[in-house]
Amino acid sequence: MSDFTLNDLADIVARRARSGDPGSYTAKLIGKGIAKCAQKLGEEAVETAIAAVERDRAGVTSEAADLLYHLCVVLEAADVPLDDVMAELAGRTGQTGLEEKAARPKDPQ
Ligand SMILES: N=c1c2ncn([C@@H]3O[C@H](COP(=O)(O)OP(=O)(O)OP(=O)(O)O)[C@@H](O)[C@H]3O)c2ncn1[C@@H]1O[C@H](COP(=O)(O)O)[C@@H](O)[C@H]1O
Repeated sequence: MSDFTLNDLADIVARRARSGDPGSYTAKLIGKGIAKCAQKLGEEAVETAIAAVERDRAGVTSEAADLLYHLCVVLEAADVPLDDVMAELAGRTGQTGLEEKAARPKDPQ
């Protein structure tokens, strides 16, 4: 089992985003703004979903890695710490997914 965590990746992304290194893909992408970062996240999500439907295990592995990386980039661009997301998830562990859904604020119609 790999001991590399999502926290490690988020730390790398945060460091590279602020590096100003012209050789950094992360710094370049963040420099293009949050809309571009979000577009990449959406693309990787769709590519992961397609690989899953095609039962392409290697594809899912590779696309899910791209997806998690691009999620870290969007969290960085949105100034939302990964810790906050994990705390949100931790707070949901005492209830089922359907209970959590029922407890969400309703959208105004
Ligand atoms: N995990 C990743 C990672 N996963 C995916 N990618 C990049 O995300 C891009 C995926 O987008 P596409 O497949 O659409 O490729 P593309 O056509 O080149 O993308 P665009 O030109 O449209 O942006 C590729 O360029 C990948 O290299 C990543 N880039 C960086 N990392 C991590 O971030 C670290 C720092 O990277 P730099 O910021 O480049 O130093 C690396 O050491 C890795 O740990």
